[in-house]
Amino acid sequence: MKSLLNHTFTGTIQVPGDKSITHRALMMASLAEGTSVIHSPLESEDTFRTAEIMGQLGVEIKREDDRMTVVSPGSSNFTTPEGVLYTGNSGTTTRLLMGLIAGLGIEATIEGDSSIAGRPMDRVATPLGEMGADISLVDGKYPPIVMKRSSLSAIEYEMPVASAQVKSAILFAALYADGGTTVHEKVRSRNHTEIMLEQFGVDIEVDGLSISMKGGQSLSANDVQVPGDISSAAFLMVLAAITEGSDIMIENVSMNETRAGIIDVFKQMNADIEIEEVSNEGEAIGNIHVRHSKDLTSFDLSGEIIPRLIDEIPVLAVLGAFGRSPSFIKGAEELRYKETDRLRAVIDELVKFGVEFEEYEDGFMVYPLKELKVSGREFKGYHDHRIIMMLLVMAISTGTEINIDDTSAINISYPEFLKDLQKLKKAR
Ligand SMILES: O=C(O)C1=C[C@@H](OP(=O)(O)O)[C@@H](O)[C@H](O)C1
Ligand SMILES: C=C(OP(=O)(O)O)C(=O)O
Repeated sequence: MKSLLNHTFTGTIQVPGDKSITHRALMMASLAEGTSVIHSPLESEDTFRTAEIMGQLGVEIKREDDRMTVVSPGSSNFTTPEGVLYTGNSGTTTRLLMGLIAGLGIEATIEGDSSIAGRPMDRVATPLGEMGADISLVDGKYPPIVMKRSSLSAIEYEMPVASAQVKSAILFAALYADGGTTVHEKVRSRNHTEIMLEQFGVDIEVDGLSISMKGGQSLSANDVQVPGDISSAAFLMVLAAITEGSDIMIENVSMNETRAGIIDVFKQMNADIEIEEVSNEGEAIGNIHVRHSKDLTSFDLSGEIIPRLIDEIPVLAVLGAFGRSPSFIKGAEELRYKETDRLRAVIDELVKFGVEFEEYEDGFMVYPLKELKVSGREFKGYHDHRIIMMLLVMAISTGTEINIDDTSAINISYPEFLKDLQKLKKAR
């Protein structure tokens, strides 16, 4: 990390494949009988957990070059898995898998690491239970998740929280339920599942905030091209926007409007950003050009934009600290239920650089950093990839040498992060 300090960042780069899309591609390709190829998938701890579990169900997954080839016997030929289905640190794997296992009517126990053990799963178990799934949770809320064989009937479900993981779990279960299921969202969450189900040949109807699908449909094998992950690009975008002399182009990034809230924030902040459209079919793709900006203003975020940038909020706190006036985030209480309580972690760690915050139950106000005041060198990463990369962006842009207790969690979503920064760094 030390070698990255006091540099500027310029050049063209591609970030790794989108994590949400890769999980879904692995699951849908597994459900479809035959061979599907996933091009440019994310190869990281979280997506490997999904791939391994699909293997335990009887699917063959080969990794070669920049693709994964999935050969499936079809979901009706899946085997009851031996042993626990271990989801590691991945909330997406855990929650989507609950829907899939419920739909398949297989018996299984799902368990993850200590972070997953503290994340609420009742938000998925409740709608699946209404469909007829037999799921037991610790204290009615937490993993290990014990699922017994059951058959499902369709439901009409009003989503109490904006969560693509809950929505997707219901849609996976709905594929195998008797009758037509409808999910109503209050606020739109990422829609990769809806887009990809259609690509795999499922008849799914989206009408405003309501999604409907008939049960008893099967998926047809299909190839998937995974775009770059905007949540990973976010770290490079913020670093470039706040580091003197920087000028970077990030190619082929997902521009799905349900994910691209950060672009709106950069515009609100008066950052120097341009988007070049690459494709607008299915999952939209674009190139992102960001230059250092001397005159960042502030942002004020709440309501429907929050799910469109939920995972970028830690690094947006850094951007906010470089603005001219205070920035606000409200309506983001979901951050308290991620890999760690991200609102607490962001504030507890960034105050060590002298950043001032006002904390709310559902967000924060971040003040412009007047003076860098580093109190100690010891920082905590909470084994949370987004917190660790946020800290690295802050440290690198301010030229501060810090020690983070454990940085291995970077491998969860962006294993090449430090290597990519090395590629972009130039002497000042
Ligand atoms: O569906 C997905 O792939 C994801 C949905 C979001 O979680 P929620 O569904 O809990 O909002 C997001 O934070 C997570 O990183 C990935
Ligand atoms: C919250 C995240 O992922 P997950 O819920 O899959 O653990 C994330 O990637 O920031």
